[in-house]
Amino acid sequence: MSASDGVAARAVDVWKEYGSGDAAVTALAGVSVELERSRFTAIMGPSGSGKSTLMHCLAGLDDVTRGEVWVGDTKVTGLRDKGLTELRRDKVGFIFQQFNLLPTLTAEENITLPLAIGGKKVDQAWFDVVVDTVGLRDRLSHRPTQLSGGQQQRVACARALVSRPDVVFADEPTGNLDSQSGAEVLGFLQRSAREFGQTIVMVTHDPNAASYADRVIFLKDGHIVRELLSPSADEVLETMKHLDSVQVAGSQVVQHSGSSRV
Ligand SMILES: Nc1ncnc2c1ncn2[C@@H]1O[C@H](COP(=O)(O)OP(=O)(O)OP(=O)(O)O)[C@@H](O)[C@H]1O
Repeated sequence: MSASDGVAARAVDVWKEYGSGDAAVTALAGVSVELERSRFTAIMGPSGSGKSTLMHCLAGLDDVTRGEVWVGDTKVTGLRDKGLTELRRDKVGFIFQQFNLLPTLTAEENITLPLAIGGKKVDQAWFDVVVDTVGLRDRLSHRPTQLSGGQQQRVACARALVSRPDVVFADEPTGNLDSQSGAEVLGFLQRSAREFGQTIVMVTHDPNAASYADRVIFLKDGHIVRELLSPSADEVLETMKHLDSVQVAGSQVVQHSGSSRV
């Protein structure tokens, strides 16, 4: 089995358990999802519902207890260290809440670092498109400390996109930004999916941030329980409220998963 052309990443009945015995936690309880190419997908859900775990498993940053993960045509589950290193370097891009730029490098050097590490040439035309789209042309020789938080995150966005990965994973990318800078970063992520065909997967707590996505997946207790297409922020908020209030339905799902592992 491999990912089909239209699917950038896929989880197939993924289970993730942390710890063992009485301390065991089921973070993901049989999650199956296909992330279509060129789409911007947001993952939402209450605290502890498994959002980060799902993203980390999809990105090959964490192993799964059971099930399969694919990125493009690469089966991530079962890869050894060398394969995982290549996957993270060549097939996926990351945007973190804390930017994670190297302080001694300029913006330009930070953006091209993944290519340099992989021994790859910079595609100058694509580099120019990315840099102009994020509006960093006149900041390329600046170091991170000389940039605002919003500018630093835009450098991180450009770094994630410059190698044209199969998927860009963004973990609360606007969590440290003011609303104006956050809107710029979200607008950029949206355009990179629509105009450049980049697949984006973003974990967020913020209904407004999720409303920039083409698709919002809602997790609860390690299950995907709802999904919305191109929702408004209000619709996302309403759905989140509903998730809180449907404890009975939620516990039924949890009971089902619990019975197979506890
Ligand atoms: N390394 C770990 N060891 C043990 N339990 C863990 C570990 N990482 C996550 N968990 C547990 O797995 C469950 C899902 O955690 P996860 O971080 O994926 O949730 P989340 O939805 O991203 O939460 P948040 O919104 O608070 O970041 C939680 O119960 C959490 O306590």
